[in-house]
Amino acid sequence: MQTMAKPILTRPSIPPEDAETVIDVDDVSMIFNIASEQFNSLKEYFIALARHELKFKEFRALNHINFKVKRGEAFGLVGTNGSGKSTMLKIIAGVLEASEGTCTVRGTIAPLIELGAGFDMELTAKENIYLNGALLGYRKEFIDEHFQDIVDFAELQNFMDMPLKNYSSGMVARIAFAIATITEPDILIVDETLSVGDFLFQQKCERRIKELVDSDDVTVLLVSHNIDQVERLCDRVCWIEKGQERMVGPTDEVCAAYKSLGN
Ligand SMILES: Nc1ncnc2c1ncn2[C@@H]1O[C@H](COP(=O)(O)OP(=O)(O)OP(=O)(O)O)[C@@H](O)[C@H]1O
Repeated sequence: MQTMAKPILTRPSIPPEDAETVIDVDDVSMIFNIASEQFNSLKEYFIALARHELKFKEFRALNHINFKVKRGEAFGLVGTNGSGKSTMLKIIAGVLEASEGTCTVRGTIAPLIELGAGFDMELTAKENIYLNGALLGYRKEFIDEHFQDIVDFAELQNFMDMPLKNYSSGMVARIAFAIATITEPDILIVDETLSVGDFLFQQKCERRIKELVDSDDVTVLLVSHNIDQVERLCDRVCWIEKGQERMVGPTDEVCAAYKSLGN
């Protein structure tokens, strides 16, 4: 029988004495350099660049964030638009490197960040399943073996030969979620991917996430503006607001505090 190929997206290991912690965010800050002046055209921009006249200012998207996530936990990140949630997920997934502090992750990661990343819109859905699977570290034989499961979960049997550019965002989300959860990754990262799926697919994904979390082996990191969904799925939550950590704790306490923002 074909042995299962594990995803290759691994990050440095946490020391053994900290065995139960799979994600350790330790005093993490993210500083982006953004242009401090506006240019009317690309030409003006390149002239300023060539003359070394570009001026940048620092923008702290995350400021001294600390939290730990345990194995088998479902952990949520909440915060208003532009608070730094996706930036935090990207640091955890290894897509971005923290400017300050350290982020240590134990295990394999299946990141569902930024829908469509890892897909080629010119290729068919079938070709994209192989492409995305390869990016997650799965061998072709492994995808062959699980191809039908992916198609069944996504419920897109009749659309496999259609180029992805003709898919709706919800259809792309179906394929992305089906591939990411084809096996049990150590850590499943779910950004706003689910929000574009219809309610039936969202329910199906929630059931799958619950199954994974109930297995006690899979850790789920969820970013969502759907607070009901966070309350249904997460054990603990971190609330980040304008790059600052406001609260980390049990879901009901953090979500109640976050919702009081609207009062
Ligand atoms: N590559 C980048 N360069 C400059 N600024 C960036 C970059 N990526 C993110 N930012 C800024 O960092 C801040 C946090 O963005 P981020 O996408 O992490 O927020 P978010 O909490 O996920 O927002 P939303 O809920 O709207 O998706 C924003 O002000 C954003 O403009």
